[in-house]
Amino acid sequence: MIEVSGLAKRFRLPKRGSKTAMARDPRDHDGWFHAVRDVSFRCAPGEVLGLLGPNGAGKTTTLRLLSTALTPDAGSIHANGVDLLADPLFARRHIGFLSGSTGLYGRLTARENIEYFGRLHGMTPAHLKQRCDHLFELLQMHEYGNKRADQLSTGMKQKCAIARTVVHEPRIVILDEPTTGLDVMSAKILLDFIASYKALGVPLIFSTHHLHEVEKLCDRVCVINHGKTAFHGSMDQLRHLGGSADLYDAFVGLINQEG
Ligand SMILES: Nc1ncnc2c1ncn2[C@@H]1O[C@H](COP(=O)(O)OP(=O)(O)OP(=O)(O)O)[C@@H](O)[C@H]1O
Repeated sequence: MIEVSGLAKRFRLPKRGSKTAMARDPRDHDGWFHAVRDVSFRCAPGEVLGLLGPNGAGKTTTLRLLSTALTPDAGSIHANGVDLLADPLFARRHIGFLSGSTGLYGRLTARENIEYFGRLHGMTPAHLKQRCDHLFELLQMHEYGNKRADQLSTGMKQKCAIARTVVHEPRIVILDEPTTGLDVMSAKILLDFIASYKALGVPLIFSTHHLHEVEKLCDRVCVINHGKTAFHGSMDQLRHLGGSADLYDAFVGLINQEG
């Protein structure tokens, strides 16, 4: 179970008048930009939680806080009862986090990249080989396993990055826009892969802009708007918010209502 409560994170803004100063935003106060202001949600074992929200809402920042790549200014994150802010090593060992950048080494092949990250997690050569074979099968990566990462297409790189993220069989999986750059068939493989985590009893959180992915996979949804949780609940609860039973209408209505 992962439980997030009252999460907040601000970034220092560049000085006003400088060329990089940002346009006025309601989250901009006293030289700080409050990217995440109050985000709360939970995801139980075997549940898939979809993180939705407009561009700039604070989804990636929230996921980076969960992975402990960033430290929050307020709030708490508990994973399987462990306070992640007090024990960030637990997060590094047991969370698989796919960020926006693939983080692959261009000179290594797809397989070498995945094996490298497995070794960093202390996996034995035999276990690693078995795990890599399994992931290559699940993600259908056999054709390019021996190709250098810098010669892979965007979609191939993304699949390789996902395999690297989960090579150590994490107890919690967090994926930031995992289907970015994938064609229809590759996206389907990935969506099936995400769905398989339900049977494993692993909580999986992913951000997306694709409502059909949410419709297909999610048990629970968290909508973030202007850095705050605008909605957290089941798919059915979200659908029926506006009374139309349509996810698209419910989402648009929620964001418009928030302003
Ligand atoms: N390091 C940073 N310094 C200053 N501002 C930041 C930083 N990181 C993010 N932000 C700002 O915080 C806000 C939230 O960004 P974030 O990347 O979390 O949004 P998002 O919901 O993931 O957006 P998208 O859907 O476009 O990926 C944005 O306005 C962004 O410019």
